[in-house]
Amino acid sequence: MITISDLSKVYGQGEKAIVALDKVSLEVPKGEIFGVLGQSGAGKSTLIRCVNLLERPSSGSIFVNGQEMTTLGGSALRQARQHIGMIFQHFNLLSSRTIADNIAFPLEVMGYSRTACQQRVKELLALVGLEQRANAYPAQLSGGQKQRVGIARALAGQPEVLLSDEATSALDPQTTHSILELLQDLNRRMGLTILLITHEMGVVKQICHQVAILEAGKLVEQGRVGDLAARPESRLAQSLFPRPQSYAAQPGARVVTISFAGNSADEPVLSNLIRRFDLNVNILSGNIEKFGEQRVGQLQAEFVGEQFEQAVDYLRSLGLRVEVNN
Ligand SMILES: Nc1ncnc2c1ncn2[C@@H]1O[C@H](COP(=O)(O)OP(=O)(O)OP(=O)(O)O)[C@@H](O)[C@H]1O
Repeated sequence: MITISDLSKVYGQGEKAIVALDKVSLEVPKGEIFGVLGQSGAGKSTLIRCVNLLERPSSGSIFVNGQEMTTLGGSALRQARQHIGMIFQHFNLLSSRTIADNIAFPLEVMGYSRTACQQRVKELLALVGLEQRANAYPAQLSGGQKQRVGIARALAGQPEVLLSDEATSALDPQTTHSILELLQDLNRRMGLTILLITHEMGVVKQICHQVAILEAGKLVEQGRVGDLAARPESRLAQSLFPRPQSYAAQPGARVVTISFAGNSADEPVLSNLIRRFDLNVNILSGNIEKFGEQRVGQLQAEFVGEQFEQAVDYLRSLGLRVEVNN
């Protein structure tokens, strides 16, 4: 649905040039939620704004639904943008217009008749659960409600793709959760493809099927969220499952990190281990995360016992990944 190839963006020239994106390539399949995760200054906003050409790339190509965006200009670009909705961190609502009129705005631009516009606005208000607030002004709404208006406005022209530029960064955790639920619901019910940028791991955990990590303008990792989480060496796993920086191992103890994925997270692995291999186990850290139906976890523990090697072999025979750390 979205294919980005070798996308680069340089701001400024000569000594003052800033490389915001450096040969970024990624593919967002139709109907998926794809998150781009990165710290401040990594290039996330630049990336998402290049997709609908709010920012012109320096080089590279961007296909959205088969159309090469970078070749477009004028009315062809305006038309292409009607198939790409966008929501923003600070909502970007028109303060002098009511909620209904904010949502109607893109429809007016698209040339909808007054009646067709009113009908569509009603549907959109229902879609985001704001039927009762049609005549309110943005200043009378909470942040979460404002973002619902932003989503309704973005979906007015029935786009196949929604771009989300840090849409929950200005919201409290509970409101963030409900907005992400709404996005997930729209993705499931309407097959909406969503490309979102965020600096929050929680957003990726809650709704993304795939994730790419952007660091200083370069994509340093990408894949399915559950798969990356199950690979202890991935950046995603390291940030999901932080390990203690240092540990004073007991005399004779071996420190191991066990990664669980899929069904193995449901097995009573530790009690089997203790019983079958007569081990003493001292847990140092542990966490299990859920991605859709898949559970992924990491446990770090000290093992003390004569049958340490056999115990590690047993764990590996179950398909678990085991690292021995000392
Ligand atoms: N219009 C611009 N002119 C010059 N430099 C810019 C411009 N926009 C962004 N940059 C620079 O490009 C780099 C990437 O910025 P960008 O805003 O894309 O990052 P980001 O990951 O979205 O960060 P944040 O979350 O802080 O917005 C930064 O070094 C930034 O200073």
